[in-house]
Amino acid sequence: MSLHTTQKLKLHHPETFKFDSIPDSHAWLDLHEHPSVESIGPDTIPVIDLNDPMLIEKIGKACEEWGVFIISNHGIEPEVLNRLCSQMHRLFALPEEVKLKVAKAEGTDAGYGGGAISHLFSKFSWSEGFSIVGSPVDHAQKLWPDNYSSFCEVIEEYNKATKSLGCRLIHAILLSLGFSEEELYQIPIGGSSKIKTVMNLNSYPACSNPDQVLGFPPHTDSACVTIVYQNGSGLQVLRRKDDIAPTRWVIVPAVPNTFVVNIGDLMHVLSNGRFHNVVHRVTISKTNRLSCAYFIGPQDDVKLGPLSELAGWEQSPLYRPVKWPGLLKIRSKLNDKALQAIKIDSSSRGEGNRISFEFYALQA
Ligand SMILES: O=C(O)CCC(=O)C(=O)O
Ligand SMILES: [Fe+2]
Repeated sequence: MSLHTTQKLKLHHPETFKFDSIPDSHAWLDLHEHPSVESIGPDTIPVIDLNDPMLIEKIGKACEEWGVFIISNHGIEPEVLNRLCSQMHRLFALPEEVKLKVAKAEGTDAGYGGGAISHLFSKFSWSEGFSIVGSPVDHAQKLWPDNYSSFCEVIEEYNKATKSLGCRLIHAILLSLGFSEEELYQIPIGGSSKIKTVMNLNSYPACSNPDQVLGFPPHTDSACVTIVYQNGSGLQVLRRKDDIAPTRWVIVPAVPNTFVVNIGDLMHVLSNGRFHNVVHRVTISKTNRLSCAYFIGPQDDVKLGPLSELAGWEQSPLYRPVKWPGLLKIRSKLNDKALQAIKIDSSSRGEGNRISFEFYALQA
């Protein structure tokens, strides 16, 4: 594999994960700027049982206060999760030259490579990823010409179950914003027909110096919600300085048969800033970790803006409507400043506003 290919995809040289000492290209600075703390006491990440009679209230509160929560009783069989996990092991264990046959092509979302914003960071992440949009069959055939159906079957099964779980979650989230059951279907993502999903399979190889590397640098997700399956801990969410403590990373516990739900940028926009698009990162340990991040957002041609008018909220809209691909384009240039670019800030005549108009034109 040429250096050019690896740099472009933010992939690794095959030997990288075996280094005894971490090369500069992978050693992150500021990793320990804020402490990592357990999810306990006032820093306990909400765990929500989907059969809880108080579900709507609990989800609304968790979206506002945390932007992340753990769900139990979600209805997806452990057996499906086990099969998903073994297919992920099978995928990432393939030789590098085989995985590169399905490397993400320029301008496409599906395939093997780094995360969508990995090129914005100066350092490499200690991870590999494989993104699935729609059917994985073309890629699976290239990876396993004679035996691709077991991979496709489990991906399809997981996709179906997780999409329907995602629709349930989005309904609960919209109900918590005060919409009625009937009103849900007027909202572009209220019905399953306008929804688009992207599945990211992630592998975080074991590292002998885990304190120097990062699996995923700090970021927010662009989607409305992300449903994360993880087979071990590593995910951390940022809690900013408050009455309890200075800024810290809260470790998301790996509870068997649960999922982690992250609120993304588009849900923050939709809720007119009420729901928190949580900043998160992935740390590395001495054992391999797998995760599957399932992103749910609107189809590419759907514009999403604050629902304030529909809901009759008193607060005027804080953001201009945006399409998912438009937001991704802005994020690929501005990273964590992307939402400022679509912010409506009539009082400001400063720098921020100039960026706004420039990037709004780019994605509109
Ligand atoms: O591996 C994880 O737990 C989360 C990955 C993630 O944040 C992402 O794919 O956006
Ligand atoms: Fe993420």
